[in-house]
This record gives sequence, structure tokens and C-alpha cells, in this order.
Amino acid sequence: MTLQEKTKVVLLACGSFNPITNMHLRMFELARDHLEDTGRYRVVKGIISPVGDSYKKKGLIEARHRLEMARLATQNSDWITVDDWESQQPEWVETAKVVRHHHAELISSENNNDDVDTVRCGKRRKLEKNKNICQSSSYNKTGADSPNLNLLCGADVLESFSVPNLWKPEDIEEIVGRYGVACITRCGSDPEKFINQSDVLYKHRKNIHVIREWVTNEISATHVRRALRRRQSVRYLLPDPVVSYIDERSLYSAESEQKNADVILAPLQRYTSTN
Ligand SMILES: Nc1ncnc2c1ncn2[C@@H]1O[C@H](COP(=O)(O)OP(=O)(O)OP(=O)(O)O)[C@@H](O)[C@H]1O
Ligand SMILES: O=C(O)c1ccc[n+]([C@@H]2O[C@H](COP(=O)([O-])O)[C@@H](O)[C@H]2O)c1
Repeated sequence: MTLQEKTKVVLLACGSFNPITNMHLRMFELARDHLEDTGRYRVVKGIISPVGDSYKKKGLIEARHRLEMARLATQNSDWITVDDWESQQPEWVETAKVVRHHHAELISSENNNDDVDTVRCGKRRKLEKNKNICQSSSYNKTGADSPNLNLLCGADVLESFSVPNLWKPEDIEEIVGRYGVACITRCGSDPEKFINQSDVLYKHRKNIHVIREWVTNEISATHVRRALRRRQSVRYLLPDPVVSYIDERSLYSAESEQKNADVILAPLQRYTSTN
């Protein structure tokens, strides 16, 4: 298969990123390697979409800080970018809607003959040095292929599909059926088993790429926040500029961890109240 015949893929990661960790960045690299190793895909862009404050997760600090940390973490990447559309919405937005929004943007960039790979991350000069992406950009202009948007997530998110009142069944169907998922394994997770046990996931199993992280790595934002509260070092768990950003503002404390402590998570609140 020639480069031009490969399907272009954009990876979209939705989450709290409270704060962004090295594992969040690694997810993108793992997924790109895995998809490109199949010989069928070209991963042209990664998007990080931090959730808005109205998600109301316990300990969630303000989106402006989470966005800034994500920007600092990706400032040297030539393909991963941070998008604030989701976090700017006045209410919490279902992930299916976030995926739909980014897919529509992608299609509209293609239709406008924009350079999909560079138009929204503003790193044109750097990207043009990348031969693969440069070739894929010129190919876009022919309109001959249409890009896929895959939701990039850890196995915990896939497994959360079965939590009652957390996800709407039609949203799950849309995400896996219409767009597709790139799922990174986590310690203690068994995504293949989970897919087999779920009728909707099994039906769309060809759209779910399970990507094994062989160097099991349980860096989690929860662990990072806990270490920060205990004044322990988080260096090498997070990019250095993110560590400095947190330290300079003392962003995480016992007090910040109590944010939303008595509030119900937005999706649970929304779906429980409409049942
Ligand atoms: N160690 C990890 N391995 C695989 N996926 C991960 C890992 N850490 C985070 N992710 C994934 O990154 C995405 C964003 O996750 P999120 O911001 O909730 O990170 P988190 O570290 O799991 O957060 P928290 O500990 O606050 O729940 C999710 O899809 C999540 O599954
Ligand atoms: O769309 C939904 O129904 C839905 C239900 C629960 C969670 N999500 C999204 O999944 C992500 C989970 O992030 P986190 O930090 O709670 O693991 C976050 O982006 C949420 O908006 C989405």
C-alpha cells in the first residue's frame, strides 16, 4: 500500500488531564506506532481535549490551568495539539458530541482545501519538515481520501461504558460504530475480554484497536496529585515545564482535592435525572 492509499487518522484524547502526565503523551506515541505498523494508516494529528469544569469530578482544578499544562507538555511536539473547544462550553459535553465536533472540523478543513495536518496547531513550518505529513497534506488537497477520527483512551474508559447511567447507549454505538477507538491497556484491564462481553463493542470490534503497553506503566493523575499533596517529587512523571507550572502556583493541595467532593459527576447527574 502506498503512502497515498493509507487512511489518514486523527487521534482525539478526551479526559480530565488533571494534570497531564507523561503517560498521556505516551498514549499518543503508542497508538501512532501501532496504527502505522499495520501498514494501513497514517496518523497525521493528535488532539488533547481537556474536559470542562462543569464535569465536576472530584479534585478537578480549573480548565485554564489544565489547558496551559497540556500546552506546555506538547510545545515540542510536531503532531500533538491541545484544543479548548470542549472546556469552553458552558455545560459538560458528552464525549460523542466532542468527537462529532472534531470530525466536522476535520471534514470542513478538507472541504476548504485546508492543510488538515497543520491548520489548527499552528506549527506549519515544523510540520513541513516532516516528509510523511508533507506528502499527506498535498494528498488531502486532491480530496481523494477522508480522514478517520479515533477516540484515544485507556482501557478504563472503555470499561466505564458498562457503568450504569454514565454513558448513553446511543453515544457508545456512535463512538465505536461511526468513528472508532484506539484503546491503550492498563494494569488489571482486559479490553479483549470486555469487548467480547459487550454486544455493542463486539459488533464494532473491527473499529476498536487494542494497543498493548508492554512496559506496564501506572502513572495516573490521581497518583501525581497525591504525591504533590505530600510534597513528594513528581519529576519524570510529568514534563519539566508542567512540574514548574504546578510548583509556581501550588496548584494541588488537600483543599483542591476537595473540589466537587459533594457534587455528583455531570454525566451521572444528567442521565439519572432524565431516566
Ligand atoms: N497509565 C495509563 N495507561 C493507559 N491509559 C491511561 C493512563 N493514564 C491515563 N490514561 C488515559 O488517559 C485518558 C485521560 O485520562 P485522565 O485525565 O482521566 O487520566 P488519569 O491519569 O486516569 O486521571 P485520574 O487519575 O485523575 O482519574 C483516559 O483515556 C485514560 O484512560
Ligand atoms: O459522554 C459520556 O457519556 C461520558 C461519560 C463519562 C465520561 N466521559 C468522558 O470521559 C472522560 C473521562 O475522564 P476521567 O478523568 O473521568 O477519566 C472525560 O473526557 C469525560 O467527559 C464521557
